[in-house]
Amino acid sequence: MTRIAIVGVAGRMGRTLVKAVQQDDGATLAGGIVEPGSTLAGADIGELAGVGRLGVAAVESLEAIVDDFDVLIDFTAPRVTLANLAFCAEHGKRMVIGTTGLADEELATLEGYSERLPFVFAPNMSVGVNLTLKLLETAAKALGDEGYDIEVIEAHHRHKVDAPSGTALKMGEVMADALERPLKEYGVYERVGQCGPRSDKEIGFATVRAGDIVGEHTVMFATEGERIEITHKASSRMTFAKGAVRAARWVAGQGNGRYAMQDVLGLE
Ligand SMILES: NC(=O)C1=CN([C@@H]2O[C@H](COP(=O)(O)OP(=O)(O)OC[C@H]3O[C@@H](n4cnc5c(N)ncnc54)[C@H](OP(=O)(O)O)[C@@H]3O)[C@@H](O)[C@H]2O)C=CC1
Ligand SMILES: O=C(O)C1=N[C@H](C(=O)O)C[C@H](O)C1
Repeated sequence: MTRIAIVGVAGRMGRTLVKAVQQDDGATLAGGIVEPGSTLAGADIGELAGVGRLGVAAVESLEAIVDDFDVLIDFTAPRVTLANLAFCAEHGKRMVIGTTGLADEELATLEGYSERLPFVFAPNMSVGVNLTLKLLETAAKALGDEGYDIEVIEAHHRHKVDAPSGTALKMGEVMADALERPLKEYGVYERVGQCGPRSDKEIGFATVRAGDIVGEHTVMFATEGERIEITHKASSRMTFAKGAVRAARWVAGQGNGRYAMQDVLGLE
């Protein structure tokens, strides 16, 4: 049985993760952490998630439950995730990280933990998106140098704080690698005013934020006379949460290293 703690347990993903762990026969809920000072400290995490009382109270620090869990699932914010990595490395824990929006320096810091603990880091834990990444690699190799323009369009709920989404950036990265076009050079994130015509090799990103959209990503390959669109639409956060629990069970048996969902799912 993998003992899982969830940080950010009162958040949108945190509450969904409680349900997903509850439904998994190979995992048990060992704790939930809320932001220090939160009025929800002490609340039952099952009640927070709407699945009824579980007898596990939300705590304000990892120290409070350090002996109770094996794997920490973290869908919070970059600075919180990095602090949790330091704690988990020090205390022999493992992590599954879904947090997006890390800046380059934060990604470098995260990478530095690869030799200190086993962790899975993925901007999207759904099976569908991770399969889509493979389809995009194939499509980019076939079409990218044949005159097809590549555009990534993503849509999310009005509360999302980072843009483009981590998934959109990952999709861009996969295609950029396949085409040997570094995103730093070829990624275009904004077009406004007299921005001029599109260049042949750029990879464009467009962002929509509205209402309660769970997460939608379309990659368009467009040329004179036709266009191909590859779309993934998440209609429930449970798809991410189930992936995260699967990753937690998987990483419990791994040695130190940074892993992707492709490793968990055997898609590499
Ligand atoms: N990889 C994937 O598959 C997915 C990734 N995500 C990513 O997950 C992240 C969270 O998304 P979402 O759940 O929608 O966001 P929410 O804002 O709903 O949840 C984040 C939670 O973290 C809590 N938090 C903040 N600081 C701390 C702290 N120091 N200790 C404990 N908890 C803390 C917040 O508490 P408070 O509200 O009190 O500040 C909040 O409850 C985002 O980066 C998002 O992009 C989302 C879905 C899928
Ligand atoms: O914030 C969200 O909600 C989501 N974030 C992830 C991202 O940035 O790609 C994954 C998913 O699309 C939902």
